[in-house]
Amino acid sequence: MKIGFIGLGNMAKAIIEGLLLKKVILPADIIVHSAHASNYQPYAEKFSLKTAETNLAVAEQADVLILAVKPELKEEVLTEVKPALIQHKVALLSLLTGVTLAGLTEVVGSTFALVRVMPNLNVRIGVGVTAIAGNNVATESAMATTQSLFEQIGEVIRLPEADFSTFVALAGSAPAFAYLFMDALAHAGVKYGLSKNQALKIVSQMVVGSAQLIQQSGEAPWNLIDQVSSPGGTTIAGVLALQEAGFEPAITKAVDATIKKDLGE
Ligand SMILES: NC(=O)C1=CN([C@@H]2O[C@H](COP(=O)(O)OP(=O)(O)OC[C@H]3O[C@@H](n4cnc5c(N)ncnc54)[C@H](O)[C@@H]3O)[C@@H](O)[C@H]2O)C=CC1
Ligand SMILES: O=C(O)[C@@H]1CCC=N1
Repeated sequence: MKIGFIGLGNMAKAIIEGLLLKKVILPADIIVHSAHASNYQPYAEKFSLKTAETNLAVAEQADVLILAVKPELKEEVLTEVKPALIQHKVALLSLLTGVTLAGLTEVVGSTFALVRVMPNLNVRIGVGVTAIAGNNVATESAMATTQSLFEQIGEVIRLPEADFSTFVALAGSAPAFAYLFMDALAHAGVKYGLSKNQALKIVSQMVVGSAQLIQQSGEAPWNLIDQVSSPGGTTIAGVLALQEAGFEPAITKAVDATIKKDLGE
């Protein structure tokens, strides 16, 4: 299967590197084109990917086309590749945040499979979480192809399109929130004399372990919080200080703002 990428920015690179890491696709079966040859050519050479001179040329050679440009380029880029999509019935996988299947259909019509795909950056090392939703023309085979591709680089959830904005907040954008939390914690460690590297190593392992404990035990976070909090101890002092500082309202505000942006409000 040949996979075409239109746009070779952070997310396309994360997907490519995840797929190559898992050795599920040959570099020669990945075809890329992006805005600046001076940027994408060296990257393609480094990973032995195929390049194409235009977006249309990518679409003409691909079995699956991944649209990985900024959402505002939707119209320009889709208009360019539309002839190949219609002629070759290439499945189009759109990563564009905030662009609905109806919005894609407005530009390219609905005679071939359109799948909305929302991955997160962690696909780069094979531990992402990706939501997918297809249009009426997306057959079970097109959905299964998309699902198995992204399952190589993490978990895949088939989600009603109406829930995509919430998914963006909880998974697409949220790695940034998690990194922010981790950086803040490590920074505080620096305040008390640890080196930043040492603090980040401690914090990241703590987060990995905490996430795995939730997943493997099936216990609710509050149960686990109670198990960490010794009566009159350090943890409850920290938990209450976080609550007083508005930790949960701050998280909710972040989710509200992300959803609002995704919905274009
Ligand atoms: N970065 C992330 O964590 C996630 C991003 N997304 C979505 O993925 C898409 C790409 O995001 P990023 O990779 O972060 O953006 P980016 O800005 O890093 O990459 C966009 C790429 O498109 C290229 N480009 C610009 N004009 C072009 C054109 N006319 N033809 C072909 N390529 C062109 C740019 O040179 C750049 O390499 C966006 O729609 C975003 O909403 C979705 C989930 C997560
Ligand atoms: O910031 C953004 O708009 C994209 C979508 C999800 C993650 N990055």
